[in-house]
Amino acid sequence: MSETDTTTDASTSDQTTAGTVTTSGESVEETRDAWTDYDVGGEPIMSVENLDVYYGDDHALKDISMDIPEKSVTALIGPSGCGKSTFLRCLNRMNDRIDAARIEGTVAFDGQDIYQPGTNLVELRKRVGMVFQEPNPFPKSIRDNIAYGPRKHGEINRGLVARLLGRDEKEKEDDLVETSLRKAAIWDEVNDRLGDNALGLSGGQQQRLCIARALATDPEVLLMDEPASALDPIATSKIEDLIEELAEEYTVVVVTHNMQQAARISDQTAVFLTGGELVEYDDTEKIFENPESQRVEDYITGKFG
Ligand SMILES: Nc1ncnc2c1ncn2[C@@H]1O[C@H](COP(=O)(O)OP(=O)(O)OP(=O)(O)O)[C@@H](O)[C@H]1O
Repeated sequence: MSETDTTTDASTSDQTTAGTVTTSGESVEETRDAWTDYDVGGEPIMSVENLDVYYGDDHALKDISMDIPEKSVTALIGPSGCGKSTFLRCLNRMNDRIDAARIEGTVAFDGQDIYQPGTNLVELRKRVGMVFQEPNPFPKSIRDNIAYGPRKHGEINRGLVARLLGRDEKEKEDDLVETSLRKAAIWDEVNDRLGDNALGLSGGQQQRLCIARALATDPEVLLMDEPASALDPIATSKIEDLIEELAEEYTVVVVTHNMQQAARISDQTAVFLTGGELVEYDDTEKIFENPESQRVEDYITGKFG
């Protein structure tokens, strides 16, 4: 966005009905577009255009367009029910699993529309991984949690047949397990008990294990839906530090209810408000210090939401 484009008085224009003309002569719709048309500087890794999502008759997301820059943290904030999780799930087609969900618009990843017929969803979800609110490790060993995906996708050969054929890739698996656990900042805590059941770990450790599991399939984008909301403050702080580190190598898109968290860890922030609108999207500092929209300012300062 060119900030100088937003010449209207936000406090009056934002509360006017969409389509009416403001004092500066711009239509409100045009002004809102300017508030969300954030210039990511270069080719975005993901580009969402005119996205609408319906659950039956419920119009959950309305005409969302936004670009996501690579190797950075994009935070999605907004009050409960405004569509943050719905939006996140659109980025790797997890909404396909919800029968009532209908999606219109395009979501380009690496220049390709992921909603075009013939998209390989397994491949898409390997490249655009997801971490959920509640840690959900498999009831298996720590090692198996990490190795499960790569074994399933045939990237690592293990088991009796592989051994009989002389193709057992234990060393490759060892490397992958260690690298993934190190990247998720949990290796030092679990390296002496990789055979133990993952359900014996603390909540914070389980969540970092789930992040390691997502990293093991070598994604480019990590989608995180309130990854720390079920954790205590110390575990939360470890996840926040980890997210910042991960953004050196990966693109992270994170939904959070916690505005301080968004302000601490993200590079850019998208504010969704009730009704499924994206109201403002900009550098995190700008959103928190000097938002264009009065409604965003009210939300951030706790006047509603
Ligand atoms: N599986 C579903 N079936 C039907 N409606 C749904 C479904 N998931 C979400 N919705 C509806 O879509 C809207 C947006 O929900 P969503 O969970 O995306 O919002 P959110 O901003 O992530 O909320 P929260 O912060 O409470 O998690 C809500 O009205 C919700 O009731």
